[in-house]
Amino acid sequence: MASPIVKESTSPEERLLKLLSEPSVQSLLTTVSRLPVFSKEMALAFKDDLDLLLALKQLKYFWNLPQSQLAILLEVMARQLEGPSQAAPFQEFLRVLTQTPNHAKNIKHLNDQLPAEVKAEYLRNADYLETADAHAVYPTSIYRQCDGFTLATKDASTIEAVMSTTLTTTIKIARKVLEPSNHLLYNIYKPLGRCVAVVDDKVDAIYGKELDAYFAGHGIEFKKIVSSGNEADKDIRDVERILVSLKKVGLADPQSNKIAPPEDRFVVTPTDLMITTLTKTQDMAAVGEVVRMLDGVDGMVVKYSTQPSEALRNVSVQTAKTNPNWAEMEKKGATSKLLEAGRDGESFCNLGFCFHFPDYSCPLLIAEMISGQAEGQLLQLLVKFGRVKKVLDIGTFTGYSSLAMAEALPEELDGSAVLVAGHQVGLVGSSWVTSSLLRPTSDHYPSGRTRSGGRDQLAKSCCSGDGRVVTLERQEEAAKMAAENWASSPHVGKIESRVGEAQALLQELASQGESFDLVFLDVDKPGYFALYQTLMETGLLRVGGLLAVDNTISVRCDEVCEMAVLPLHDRANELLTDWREVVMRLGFSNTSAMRYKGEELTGERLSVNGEGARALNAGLLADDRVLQVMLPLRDGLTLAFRQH
Ligand SMILES: C[S@@+](CC[C@H](N)C(=O)[O-])C[C@H]1O[C@@H](n2cnc3c(N)ncnc32)[C@H](O)[C@@H]1O
Repeated sequence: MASPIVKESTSPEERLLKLLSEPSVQSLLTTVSRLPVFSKEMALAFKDDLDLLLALKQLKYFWNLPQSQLAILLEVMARQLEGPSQAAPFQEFLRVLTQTPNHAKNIKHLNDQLPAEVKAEYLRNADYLETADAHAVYPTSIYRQCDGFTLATKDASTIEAVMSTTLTTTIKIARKVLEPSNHLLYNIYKPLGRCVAVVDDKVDAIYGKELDAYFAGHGIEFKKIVSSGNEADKDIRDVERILVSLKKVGLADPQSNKIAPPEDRFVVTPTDLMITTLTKTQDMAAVGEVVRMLDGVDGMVVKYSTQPSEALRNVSVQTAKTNPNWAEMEKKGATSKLLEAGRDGESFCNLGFCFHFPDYSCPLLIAEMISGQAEGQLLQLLVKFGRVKKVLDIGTFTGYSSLAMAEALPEELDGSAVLVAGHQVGLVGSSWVTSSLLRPTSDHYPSGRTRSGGRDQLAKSCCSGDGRVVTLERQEEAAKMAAENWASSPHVGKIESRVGEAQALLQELASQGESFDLVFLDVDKPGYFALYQTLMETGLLRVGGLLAVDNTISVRCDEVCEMAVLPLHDRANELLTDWREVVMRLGFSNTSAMRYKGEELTGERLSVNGEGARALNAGLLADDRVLQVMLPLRDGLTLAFRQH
């Protein structure tokens, strides 16, 4: 099926795309990618055709193979399965393909040029493999597979692990390999673009010139490392010398080609600096350095943002105490940053320590969910700058964002305090007196604005102006804790808490004719897009109003790795803890795929959240009623202005 395509007179790039789109080729590639090619059974099944077996072993990794290598392997398949006449057109195809500038680039980079349904099928396969056989989509080397299995006690004090590595190799006994017409070495090194050879001084003396000529003749960059071939020199020092030479000739992990080399980068931002440090690194000290830089960025954002009020600081402290890991971590000193910040009278960067212990056994109070200082101050700034009066806070949790926004709302003490129906307090002429009188409040959790506050509550409510925050929370317990956290604030009277599912509460608010100047959306991400649609369709977000959405950066973990960590890929097992920390600290906590080499990092919830954030981002982009910008504050904060 494939040979008529390669014979066509179109450009080699077009022919390659057509080949990949040919159903029989696609089916062959996806099927082979799922085969256990290194197994004994597979070897025995193909024992009579070792060339075919070798081709299959490599084809398994087609997704990450250079384009010209795929062409070589298809030629082998055609020759072995259908005979030399069917294979012949592939040789000419390969010749012209290797003259194209991108022939050494991986197949997966052609993805976006494939027809939509073909692309979708390849992506489905890659997704499947990510779980079933991660090595097939993230190979360290196509000749090596690693596996591991770990069991741990609940407190992780004992870990039992079994690890294995499977190596495969091909040994060819051949004559005249350095004759220009012999394609044995060409087929291996042409797709890679270069060859580094370790030869001993005797071989170099006899074949050195021929070696140089062979690779030069085929336009393949060639570097030779000549070492002593004497028996006396064959010890660990010689190995070290060879390794140092390999480094000198620049034998980098091919994965590092995926990102611009450090010297080609225009380093401006702290993130640039961190990425260049990581890509240049050969040692773990640089990873530590990057972590310190990241800490520095967070710290600086906090230090140079207005400090939160005492009441907001208290919300952070109370929330942190709810974390089941708090005491444990305090013992281990893992919360030192938090404690120091508290001691120095500074506020908390965020409660990021949870990332080190992602055991979210407590379904409700996960301290990490709090929005934190910088975000709180940004919300305050938006409220003030936008002269906002009505705020909708979707996702109360322990009350940080509600209180932050309430603090920034106007205080218009131009009316006098009144006592209504024995236990409701308001200001004559203020909008909320009317609305709270008309609206039954018994379903709503008591706060300053609702009933059952008692005398202190009434006194506090007297101070409220005409700004108002309505905050929604599905968990009764969280709403209760929020109310306790607000109790000491003079702004408590501006907050009205409603308990229930956000979608239902939005419908309720809409039916009451409400609309808001500012909406802060910070609930479970899978529901983001539906809630956004309701806000827009019902007019709850008024024209001219602003929607702020938290946690909108949702990158896939492998993308993060490509950006920052892949050069360390080969040593991933040993580095796992460190690079996980780097990924987390880079701020991409909302990743949609938290698997790496088959290991699940932090669980399904984050994965689902990532998809939800992506759906919202796509929805916002497609909606010309809003003008939006995503800020890289922690794991993303999107501001969307409703223009019509
Ligand atoms: C990230 S926290 C909110 C943090 C809060 N804005 C702050 O500043 O600390 C999300 C909260 O939304 C609540 N929630 C999640 N999905 C919800 C839904 N569909 N309806 C109502 N509440 C929801 C959760 O129980 C949780 O308390």
